[in-house]
Order: sequence, then C-alpha cells, then structure tokens
Amino acid sequence: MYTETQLFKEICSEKRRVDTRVLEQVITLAVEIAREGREGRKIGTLFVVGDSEAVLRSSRPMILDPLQGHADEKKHIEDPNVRETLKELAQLDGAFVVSDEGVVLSAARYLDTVSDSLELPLGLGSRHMAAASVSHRTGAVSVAVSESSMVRMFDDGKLISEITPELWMFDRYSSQIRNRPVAQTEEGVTIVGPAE
Ligand SMILES: Nc1ncnc2c1ncn2[C@@H]1O[C@H](COP(=O)(O)OP(=O)(O)OP(=O)(O)O)[C@@H](O)[C@H]1O
Repeated sequence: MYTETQLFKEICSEKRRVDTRVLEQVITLAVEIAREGREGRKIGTLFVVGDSEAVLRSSRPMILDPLQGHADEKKHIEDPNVRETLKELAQLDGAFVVSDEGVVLSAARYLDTVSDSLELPLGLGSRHMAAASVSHRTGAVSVAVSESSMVRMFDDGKLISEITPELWMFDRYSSQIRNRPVAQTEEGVTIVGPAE
C-alpha cells in the first residue's frame, strides 16, 4: 500500500532543481486547497517554487502585496498560521512566489508568460500556461491548482505530474476510498490516480 510520502517520492523521483521538502509542503497545501475550496466554492491558485529572484523579476504585483512588510521568519510555508493565511489569500488572482528556503515572498503576482515554445496538453488555460512558462524561463518549479480541483506540477516548461486530490489524501480518508491510488508515469507525466 502506498503512503503519501511514497507517492511524493514517485512524483519527485527525478531530481528537481528546488528543495524537495519545500516542494512537498507546497504540494500538500495545493492538494488541501483543491479539496477544501473556500467559503463553499472551488478555487484555483498557483505556487512558483525556487529561483525566486528570477521569478520576481519576471512578474508584477496585481494588487498591493498582502505579504509585504512581514519578516521572512513569519512567512515560512511550514508554519500552520502561514498555511491558513495562504488558503485565504488563494482566493486572489495571481501566483504565490516561494523561495527555495520555503519563505512565501509574495502573493497575487501576475507572471510574464511566453507560450510559443511550450508543448502542453490541450484544454489547459492561462493559469497553466503561466505555470509552464515560468518553469521554462527560470529555475523554478510551479504547482497549479485548477478550479476543477486537479493539481498539476510543471518543470522546465513541461507538465510533469497530475494529482487527483481526493486520492492523494487517501491516507486520511481511506475509509471513503475503494481504489488505492498509484503513481504511474505516462509519456513523462506522473499521474496519481486510482489503481486499475
Ligand atoms: N500570467 C498569469 N500569472 C498569474 N496568474 C494568472 C496568469 N494568467 C491567469 N492567471 C490566473 O488564473 C486564473 C484563471 O485563468 P484561466 O481560467 O484562464 O486559467 P485555467 O488554466 O483555465 O485555470 P482553471 O483550470 O483554474 O480554470 C486567473 O483568474 C488568474 O488568477
């Protein structure tokens, strides 16, 4: 039987350019946001992890940044208060920028997007295009939560994993899930889905 940690290891089996522990924290938060939504409705959001100087250079604030002016030690992704705050701020348009040290530097960023060299599956919109583009132009990895609840990770301009949140959380909700999730890799994309 898989555990969340084993699933995560499968997703990150290839060496990514960002800190694995920070990435795990971000993916877990993304899955929680996808599952829980906010105030009774589904929400989508975007996390960009690592190479934060380059990411900040190639993005703009969409509103006055709610995270600005707070000390870095108060903005760590592992802090439960920060995670709760991010769930609230995820309702805003734009992306969160997370440093390789796990500090959430900025919220509601509009990412410069260049789509011409990207090869993405059809059906993904501008949030996913921005996620792929920033991972192509910088050393960051991005994690997008779709309003349709799917969580997708992009590295080097490519979709590298697709997670169904209900299945990721099976450890905590195992009594409600008949099919144990497995991670399978198809054409370079690791898909966390039900076992056949
Ligand atoms: N360049 C960008 N940088 C940051 N955020 C963006 C960018 N483009 C779009 N978004 C965010 O994505 C949101 C949804 O846009 P859109 O519906 O086109 O994307 P999508 O990929 O279809 O996402 P979803 O699957 O959640 O609908 C926007 O409201 C905005 O918050």
